[in-house]
Amino acid sequence: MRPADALSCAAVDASYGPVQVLYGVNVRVAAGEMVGVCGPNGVGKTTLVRVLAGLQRPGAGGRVLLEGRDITGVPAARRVRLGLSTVVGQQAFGSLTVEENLRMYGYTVSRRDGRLRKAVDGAFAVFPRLYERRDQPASTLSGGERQMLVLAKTLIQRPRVLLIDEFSLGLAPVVVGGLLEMVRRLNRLGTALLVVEQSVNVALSLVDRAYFMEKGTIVAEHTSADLADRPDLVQSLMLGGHA
Ligand SMILES: Nc1ncnc2c1ncn2[C@@H]1O[C@H](COP(=O)(O)OP(=O)(O)OP(=O)(O)O)[C@@H](O)[C@H]1O
Repeated sequence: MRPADALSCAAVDASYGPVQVLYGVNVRVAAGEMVGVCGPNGVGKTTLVRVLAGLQRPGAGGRVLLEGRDITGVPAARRVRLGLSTVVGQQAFGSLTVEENLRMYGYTVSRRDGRLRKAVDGAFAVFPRLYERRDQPASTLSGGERQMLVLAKTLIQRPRVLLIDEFSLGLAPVVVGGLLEMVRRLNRLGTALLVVEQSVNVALSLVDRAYFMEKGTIVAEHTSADLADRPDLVQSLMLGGHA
């Protein structure tokens, strides 16, 4: 028997009030895999992340499974405890210092001071730049540094599955390159990833496989290797017109 996927969903519809924006979406992320969700603006990528994260209920019949367990009705906070974390934007508590942010996140893993210290030190070892800025309020970090802080928090939590929405938005390419290396590192430590990206180049440089969405449905699925020498296909998928 095939091992259970790290994360999957089936027949997911979603609506905002009377307006339906997802139609029968099925995606799967195998254990240890990095999967992208790409597509033009407004096709429903963020809404899919919200459903997977537990921030929005799918329509009747839609299912979300985490390591084979049905979590469709499980609230977002409990999903985090089950090993499913979400990174959206550059979230941090601005008035807290870098170290306070990390310690606060660490509390969700362990309240024992020794273990907490070890987890925070481990994150600082991976992100020396954050260590240099440990006493600085998070609100004063640059966009790239703030994204590092988000990844460092994730490193402390070590989720089995991580959802990332719009990781590269507003960041300089050189900064994005460094952060992608950190995401790969998280993946090598055993975290499976589902990454929503506006920048298809960023997505394909990271993921093993990508789904392409259009008007609330998945219209194509390709491995990054298959798309490596198909810029024409990538362009047409990102422009839409396949549904
Ligand atoms: N809170 C909301 N209330 C009403 N409609 C919404 C809401 N959030 C999103 N939508 C609509 O749902 C559709 C899908 O939005 P979604 O943010 O999921 O798309 P997206 O593919 O992530 O877009 P982008 O790449 O621009 O971020 C859009 O038409 C959007 O206007």
